[in-house]
Amino acid sequence: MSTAIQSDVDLTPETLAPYIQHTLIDVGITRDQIVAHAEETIRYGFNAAMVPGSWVSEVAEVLRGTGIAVASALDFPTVGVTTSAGKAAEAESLVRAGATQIDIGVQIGWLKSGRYDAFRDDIAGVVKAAGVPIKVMLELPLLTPEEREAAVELSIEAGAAFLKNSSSGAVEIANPDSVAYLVARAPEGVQVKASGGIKSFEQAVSLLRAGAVLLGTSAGVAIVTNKADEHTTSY
Ligand SMILES: O=C[C@H](O)COP(=O)(O)O
Repeated sequence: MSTAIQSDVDLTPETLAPYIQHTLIDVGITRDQIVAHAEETIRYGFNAAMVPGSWVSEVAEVLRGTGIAVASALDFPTVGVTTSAGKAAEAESLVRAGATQIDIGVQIGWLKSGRYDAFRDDIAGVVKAAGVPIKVMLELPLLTPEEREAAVELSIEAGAAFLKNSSSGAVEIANPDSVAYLVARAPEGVQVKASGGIKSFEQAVSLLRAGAVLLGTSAGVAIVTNKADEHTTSY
């Protein structure tokens, strides 16, 4: 498990790598691209390779023995459309394929409809079926202040290991305020992952300083090599 960065630790582009979940989730990814992504994850010493479920087994094969996490996402990018049973079944299948962590979309519509028990049970079902750390993508900008509080509380009750501000830059550009909001509410054992449009070293550092322990980004290589202009967002 990652730990929060100490305020006196000097961060450089190179020392950021262990905090980065190196993400490649796109339409039409080929086997060559996915293998290259996994190899890049090893080469730069990233925390995880985050890939679509359909490529988890190939990535797990490349990462075997490295200690690097094999991460995937479900109910994403179309957050909130999958049934609870479907999510639990997919989680199980991802873990069988080699996933060691899963990011999940949450049922924002149910939350907004006051279906709090269903919102929590949807997450709890995945937690139980997967048996690996689950990160909930809370899409904070889409929630009212009351809904945010409820989403965080219910996610924690459901057993989420990580609270994540958003699923992508289309929803929120990761920022220290959102991270600090989640960190302030995360009890012992629950951590915060920042994601969404993380493209520069400075932005990455500000998120870690705010208390995030993981950064989800498709610009990992650009960040650790300080070549932000070479980045293209994956989704
Ligand atoms: O975990 C979420 C993604 O890594 C965000 O990727 P992005 O760099 O395209 O915003």
